[in-house]
Amino acid sequence: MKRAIVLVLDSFGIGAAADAEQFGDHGSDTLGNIAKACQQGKADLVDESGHRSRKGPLHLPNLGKLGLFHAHHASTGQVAAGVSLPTEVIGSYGYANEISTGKDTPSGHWELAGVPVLFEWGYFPEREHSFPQSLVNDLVSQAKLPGILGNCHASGTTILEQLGEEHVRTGMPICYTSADSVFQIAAHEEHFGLDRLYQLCEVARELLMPYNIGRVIARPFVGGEDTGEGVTEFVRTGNRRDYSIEPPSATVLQKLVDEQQGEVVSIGKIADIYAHCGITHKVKATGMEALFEATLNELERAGDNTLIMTNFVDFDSSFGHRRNIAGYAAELEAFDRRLPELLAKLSPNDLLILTADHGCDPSWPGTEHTREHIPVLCLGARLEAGSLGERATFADVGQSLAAYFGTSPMDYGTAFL
Ligand SMILES: O=P(O)(O)O[C@H]1O[C@H](CO)[C@@H](O)[C@H]1O
Ligand SMILES: [Mn+2]
Ligand SMILES: [Mn+2]
Repeated sequence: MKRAIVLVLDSFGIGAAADAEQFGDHGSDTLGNIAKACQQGKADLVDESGHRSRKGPLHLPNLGKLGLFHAHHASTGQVAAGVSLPTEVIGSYGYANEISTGKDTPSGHWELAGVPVLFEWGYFPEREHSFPQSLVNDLVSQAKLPGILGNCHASGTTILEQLGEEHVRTGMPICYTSADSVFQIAAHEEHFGLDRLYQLCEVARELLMPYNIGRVIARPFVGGEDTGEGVTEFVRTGNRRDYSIEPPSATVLQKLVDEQQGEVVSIGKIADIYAHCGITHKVKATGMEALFEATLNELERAGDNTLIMTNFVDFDSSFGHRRNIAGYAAELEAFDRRLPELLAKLSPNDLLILTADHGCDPSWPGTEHTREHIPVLCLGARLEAGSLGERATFADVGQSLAAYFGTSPMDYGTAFL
């Protein structure tokens, strides 16, 4: 029986890539800089509910056993601060370079699935009125809007503080972008309406095709109610939806479905990222714990020729982009605590791959992703414990999956099994 489980810890980079300088990211290191802050006592967290309290050096014993810190050491030449390299490693570990032109989520995921993005995405310039006026005019008229707010580069939580109230008052959606190839639309779930936001995103998706924009993202939020004791904060909900263009050629997901009649189970935003291509079953879940739970459930019912792929988005969207080092550390530790449950469910022939799609160093200036190596931690399926070395492309993961499932080979990547 062949079953692969690919867990993408969104934004969990393990050291600046060789070309990081070109992205302004030389010196970034998501894992290393989190570990450093933890060791310096700068990432202690006391949560009122007690769920996410943490203190002192970064404690990831299970990821360590899979070879995370060895992979980070190989990537950076340094042992993560406050960590001693575990003597017992059960996983096959390495780190991979990205050959795609961008450091965004679709590029990272598609390359992981064997299809790097070698063309240039379209981007919007960082200035007032980032979007072309004709695009704004078309969106306003086709979606019958009173206008739009934002029209700039922004962090998605900051812009809610700035424009959330005006949005509720005027009914104008908040449109913003970033260093990624994205067009994001934030709107209040009740005042504007969730379905209406999704419809608006579909209109935008169509209009943005000539601009070569990778994703339109619906960013619904709630809040702003007057409770008598003050107005509640605006908070984003789990109803985010990504409208990606389709990958330029068949990913290993698609090949598994087409050539082997396999099953591809998407957990979290995986299906959205691959524009629903090569997905046979979708499971939505919000938050790391629920995503993990869903992964365990799907593994329980998975049969032969099944690929389960989960995206743990919160590392990126709740902590990396928010530059919340302590929160990121606590989330990693919580993830690590769940790992033994997953390992206990694996059969010897199953293949587990833990990896990431780009970095988002929470200690780095700004709020954008960082160009980093990603970890490739594997367990199971004919693999011996030990180093997989430096991998030239994330596509080595896709090529290895192709080899594992016996599909035709991918055009990029070298299999490590
Ligand atoms: O600041 P928020 O809205 O989280 O947006 C971030 O998330 C987007 C998609 O992952 C990135 O392009 C970045 O802009
Ligand atoms: Mn991502
Ligand atoms: Mn992101």
